[in-house]
Amino acid sequence: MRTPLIAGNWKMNGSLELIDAVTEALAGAHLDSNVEVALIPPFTLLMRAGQALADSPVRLGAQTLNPNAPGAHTGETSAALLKECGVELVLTGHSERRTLYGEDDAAVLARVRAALEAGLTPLLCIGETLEEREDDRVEAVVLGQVDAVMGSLEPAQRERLVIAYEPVWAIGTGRTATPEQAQQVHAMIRARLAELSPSLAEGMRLLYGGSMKADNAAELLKQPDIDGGLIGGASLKPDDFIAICHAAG
Ligand SMILES: O=C[C@H](O)COP(=O)(O)O
Repeated sequence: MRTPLIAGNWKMNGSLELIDAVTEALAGAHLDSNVEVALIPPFTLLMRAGQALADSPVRLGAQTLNPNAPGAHTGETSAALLKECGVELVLTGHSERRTLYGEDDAAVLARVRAALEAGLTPLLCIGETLEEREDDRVEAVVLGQVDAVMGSLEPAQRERLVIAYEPVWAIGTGRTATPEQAQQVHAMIRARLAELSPSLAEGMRLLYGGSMKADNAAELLKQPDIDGGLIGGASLKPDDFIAICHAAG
């Protein structure tokens, strides 16, 4: 039985005021104890969020990390620095990092490894663009992204990841994948993981991301291979985010 995970990725949004509002709303929300919830705000809000969530089951995540050892990397943030804020998970391979900041599969793998070495949970994001979908390349692209990371890790390391399938054409567009489209790709990813190890496939949480909202979450989360959501825009609205958390229960 996989515990659903609902993670709110604020991207480059939010404020101290919103962290206070969301953490307070989550504390009073009577969240289902069988659903794991995580907040992933920008770096500048992590310390405040970590303090507010110290006694809460809600986990704290970071949007990226620099995989190098501490040292002369102006402007960058290491796993060790993130951990001091209470961070437990870290996004790797988000499509915005891949496309806007040039992170290729090797860069994603380096970040996954750094997260694992630091004891953080890497949340590996994968997904195809609209052009790739229209060219009938979903399988090649998505499984290629899975293989680029999973194929390079030791079996025990693989089990520590969470994967988020985020079709790029659905991110921030209001155009959600249908539950059937999402389920089809999730099943394909799980089948690939099963080739590595049936127990890995059985235990791995596969989240869906891309315009998941309060009004479409239940249908998506009902699919047998969808184990939660990576939520962007809707995670900035406390009531909507909490409604999605409830939908996963
Ligand atoms: O990390 C979150 C995803 O990119 C989804 O964003 P969205 O819910 O705004 O489409």
